[in-house]
Amino acid sequence: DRQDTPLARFQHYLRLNTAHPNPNYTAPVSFLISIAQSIGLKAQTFEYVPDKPVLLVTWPGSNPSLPSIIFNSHLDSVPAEPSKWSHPPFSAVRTPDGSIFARGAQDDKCIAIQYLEAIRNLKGRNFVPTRTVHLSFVPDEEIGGFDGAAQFVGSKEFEDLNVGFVLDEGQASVNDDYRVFYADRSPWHVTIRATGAPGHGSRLYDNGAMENLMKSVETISRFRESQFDMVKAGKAVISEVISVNPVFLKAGIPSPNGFVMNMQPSEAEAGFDVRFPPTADADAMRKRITEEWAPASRNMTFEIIEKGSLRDIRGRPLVTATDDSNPWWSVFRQAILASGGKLAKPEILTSTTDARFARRLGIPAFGFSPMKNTPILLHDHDEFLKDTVFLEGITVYEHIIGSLSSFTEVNSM
Ligand SMILES: CSCC[C@H](NC=O)C(=O)O
Ligand SMILES: [Zn+2]
Ligand SMILES: [Zn+2]
Repeated sequence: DRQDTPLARFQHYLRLNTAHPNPNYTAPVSFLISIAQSIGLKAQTFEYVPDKPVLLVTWPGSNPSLPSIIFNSHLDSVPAEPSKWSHPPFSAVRTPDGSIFARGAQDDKCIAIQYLEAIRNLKGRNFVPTRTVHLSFVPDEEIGGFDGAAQFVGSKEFEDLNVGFVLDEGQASVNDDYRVFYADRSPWHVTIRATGAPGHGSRLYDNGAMENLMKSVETISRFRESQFDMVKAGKAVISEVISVNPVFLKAGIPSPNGFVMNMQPSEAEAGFDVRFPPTADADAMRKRITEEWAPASRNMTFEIIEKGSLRDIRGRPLVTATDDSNPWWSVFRQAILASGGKLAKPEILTSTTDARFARRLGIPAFGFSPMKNTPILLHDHDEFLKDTVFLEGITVYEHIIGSLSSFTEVNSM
């Protein structure tokens, strides 16, 4: 595993710990630059926020006046709890069956190296792209991308790239079809707070903070169930409904061995991760939160932090077309077929990626990670990717990069 091979480079990249809350971006950026240089590609870094570099690798096309294409991946990963893993999460151990265990193996360090290796192979066959091909490696996706992809996509440098199409990360597929994502769900962080009269733990009275909060929690649970029921009934998949999940509860008066048990607190709050499919009605949700989830009549207030918008800058839903109105779609699809792969029906991603920043500008963007017959282990313990799946992905990207960079039918889009 210490050789000069794509797999060894993947393992090396996985061993560079970029987990939150303190990702070190220096080592992975230097490593990726060294790979880019070994392929003869230009690499530059931009630092919109201190210590949060964006790395851009460029393979110039023969017709630089055409819009370019960009392949994005994030440098960071979520944390891992080593004691709950079968192998240390930053060891990138390869087991006898070829599984490489590491935090980031699926999400999304595989695609970073696959992009580079695909270009190495295409260049080795003297392939010359017509459009310029860029690879971007961005920080902080896992915490929302605001200091990473959002800064980059909003920059003068990005504007100058004249990007026509973006490919970003997707998710593993448990069967033989590759999955492609044409939209993300948009996240809101919603906090509801209740106040009420404090009092002895033995008293029964109306409008206590806890009682007010718990009534809301019940209402929210019913809404959650109404959405989940549609999924259970087979009328929708998870990414097509609004999910609401409680993520914290905060109340009580601390005491040295826990909480004071005979006092009803005067304040209580709860936080929710809410995710909207792109066609959801945000105004209806705002009304619901105001009237039902945090009504002033129950001494409640709320805070909504929108971590993504539901509309692009022209007011359209944040979706990338998967029909003939989007010429990139059929080129992408054909490339997968030409690589010997099959493609599942395009999906909305349940979670949220950096692709939303490009879609917001109206740039078509798909989420795609070539992992088939692979359990979905992003953010899970024992995240792994099989060596054969990793290597097959390089071939898939050779087809994708080859086709998309040669495609000249449209000048814009
Ligand atoms: C607030 S945007 C958060 C982005 C994050 N992305 C990957 O997991 C997610 O929770 O989906
Ligand atoms: Zn990811
Ligand atoms: Zn992730």
